[in-house]
Amino acid sequence: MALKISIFGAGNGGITAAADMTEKGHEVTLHQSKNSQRDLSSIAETGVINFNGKPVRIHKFTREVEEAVRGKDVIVLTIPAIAVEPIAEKLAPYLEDGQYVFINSASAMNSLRFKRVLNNMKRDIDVKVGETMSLTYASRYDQETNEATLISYNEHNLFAAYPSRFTEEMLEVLGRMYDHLKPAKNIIETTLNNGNPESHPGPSILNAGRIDYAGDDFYLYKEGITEHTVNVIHKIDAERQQICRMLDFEAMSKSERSVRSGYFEKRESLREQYNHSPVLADIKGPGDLENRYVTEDVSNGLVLWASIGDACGVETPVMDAVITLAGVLLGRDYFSEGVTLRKLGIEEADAARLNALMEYDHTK
Ligand SMILES: NC(=O)C1=CN([C@@H]2O[C@H](COP(=O)(O)OP(=O)(O)OC[C@H]3O[C@@H](n4cnc5c(N)ncnc54)[C@H](OP(=O)(O)O)[C@@H]3O)[C@@H](O)[C@H]2O)C=CC1
Ligand SMILES: O=C(CO)[C@H](O)[C@H](O)COP(=O)(O)O
Repeated sequence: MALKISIFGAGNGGITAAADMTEKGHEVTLHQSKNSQRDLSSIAETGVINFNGKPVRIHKFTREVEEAVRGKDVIVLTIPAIAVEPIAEKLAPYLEDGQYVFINSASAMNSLRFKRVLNNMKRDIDVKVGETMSLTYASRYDQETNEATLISYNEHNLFAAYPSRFTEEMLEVLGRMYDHLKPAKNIIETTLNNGNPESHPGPSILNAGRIDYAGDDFYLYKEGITEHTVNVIHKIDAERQQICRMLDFEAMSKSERSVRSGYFEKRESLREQYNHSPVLADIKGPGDLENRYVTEDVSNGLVLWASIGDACGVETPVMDAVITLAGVLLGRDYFSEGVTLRKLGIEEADAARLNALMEYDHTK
């Protein structure tokens, strides 16, 4: 059955999803914010997106929040984690009972954060909220050609609702949109399986000089991940896996996980898997250190992982080192400005308590 879907976050993922979901037979509204950085006049005028070489006409393009929210079955958020709270504030006045909010981006306990905003605003509505570990695609959008490129689906994408007892109900609905969503125990498990905090910040800061010099002519996956810089990913991966074990989650290596998601081939080493990834190797950037590969993936990635590690009694010296150095390079204090369990209202919880807290909505 076709769903009425709205997509917020008119970037690479959002525009790709708008075309992809239209192709799959759903009625899709794409929302672009009024302070968007992109020129989407072509989509606004014609409703057409060139999708992997073929024109696709979406149902509606709008810049009005109310129009995009009212009467929809599923609201998809393809936004960076840093934008969860401001987007939740914008949507809150218009959300309706029975709607599903599907946060399809880089997992950072986003669903709990979305619910906290609703509850702080006293919006007592029956919306179910959940998140993927990572965007359902590797994708890019080129505004010059109005071309959305779906490079690859993430073929094994963990999903959880907050609270976790609604995961199954949400998957029944979202299963009509995507074939590759798999249930996670809760949103802490999706958060610890977001691949970006281990792939991006370490190698980006270790290539800071090269990025400053080369600007737009830099490819992190194929030239920034080398025989030496990959060691930082290995160490962060080991710390992350230890946190997963303490929480009783599957503790799979970065290498195995990315083979399962279809982004890596089986190869001799993790370095070769990145350098020759059929999905990631040709993705350009970052062209500037002030990029989501550092800003989002440290403040909403590594800082949150390290704080979950603290709660579970796992030391995270390499995560901490990357957080420190990223802050030094960008003149920020990510330990104090990043997302932590304490900032989400969770204090003095050990691993068992953290899992228990994800079963019921404690933001009320
Ligand atoms: N693209 C990819 O291949 C992958 C992306 N991801 C994750 O998915 C998320 C979206 O990625 P992608 O679509 O590439 O990102 P883009 O930057 O291309 O698009 C994100 C959109 O989010 C909206 N937005 C709202 N607030 C902000 C803010 N404060 N800063 C920046 N954008 C904001 C904007 O929408 P508007 O224009 O309407 O204002 C923007 O266009 C990110 O969290 C990323 O880490 C994960 C794996 C792969
Ligand atoms: O962000 C990306 C590209 O910009 C990658 O697609 C992303 O890093 C891949 O996700 P994962 O590491 O979870 O497989």
